Amino acid sequence: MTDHAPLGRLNHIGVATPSIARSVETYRTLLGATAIGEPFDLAAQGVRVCFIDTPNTQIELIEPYDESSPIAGFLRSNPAGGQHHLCFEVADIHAAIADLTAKGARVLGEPRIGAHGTPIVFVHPKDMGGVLVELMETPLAGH
Ligand SMILES: CC[C@@H](C(=O)O)C(=O)SCCNC(=O)CCNC(=O)[C@H](O)C(C)(C)COP(=O)(O)OP(=O)(O)OC[C@H]1O[C@@H](n2cnc3c(N)ncnc32)[C@H](O)[C@@H]1OP(=O)(O)O
Ligand SMILES: [Co+2]
Repeated sequence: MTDHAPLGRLNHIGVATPSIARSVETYRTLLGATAIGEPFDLAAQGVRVCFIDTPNTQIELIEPYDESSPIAGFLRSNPAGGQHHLCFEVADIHAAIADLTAKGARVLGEPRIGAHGTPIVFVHPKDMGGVLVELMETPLAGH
């Protein structure tokens, strides 16, 4: 087992919502958000996504793409939506997966291409104190 820590910069906070349009309006009117991207579909991940930039990270609003979406399941338990995951950057996703697996954490499936166009993978919330964690490969993570 290695003691290599895969933790890098907080890239985004995932927020599940039944309506990206309504959430955008909430962030705009209550918090004054202005840097709001255009929503887009990521069918392979089962989500529709919209990024809101803040000075030090991004809010990732995620809506179910269809009923098989992991967000559809989350909304069944949390109909109003809510904080869904934290995403941390890692320099080498395969090294991070090997490290976490060796330490007994459940990594959910194989890396897939995420909303930023780089490989992502999720760590089970039951192994992360109740927080679903996404790891995102970013060559400059930690710099
Ligand atoms: C936009 C693309 C991409 C990016 O580039 O950023 C994304 O972010 S995609 C985001 C959506 N994708 C995913 O979430 C994929 C990973 N998620 C999963 O594989 C599943 O959702 C899950 C985490 C394994 C849960 O699925 P499942 O076990 O089927 O759900 P249950 O409802 O049965 O929950 C079991 C258990 O886990 C708790 N749980 C579920 N989701 C979360 C969560 N987001 N945060 C914290 N805890 C969560 C749930 O409460 C249950 O607990 P108990 O009731 O105590 O058993
Ligand atoms: Co995410």
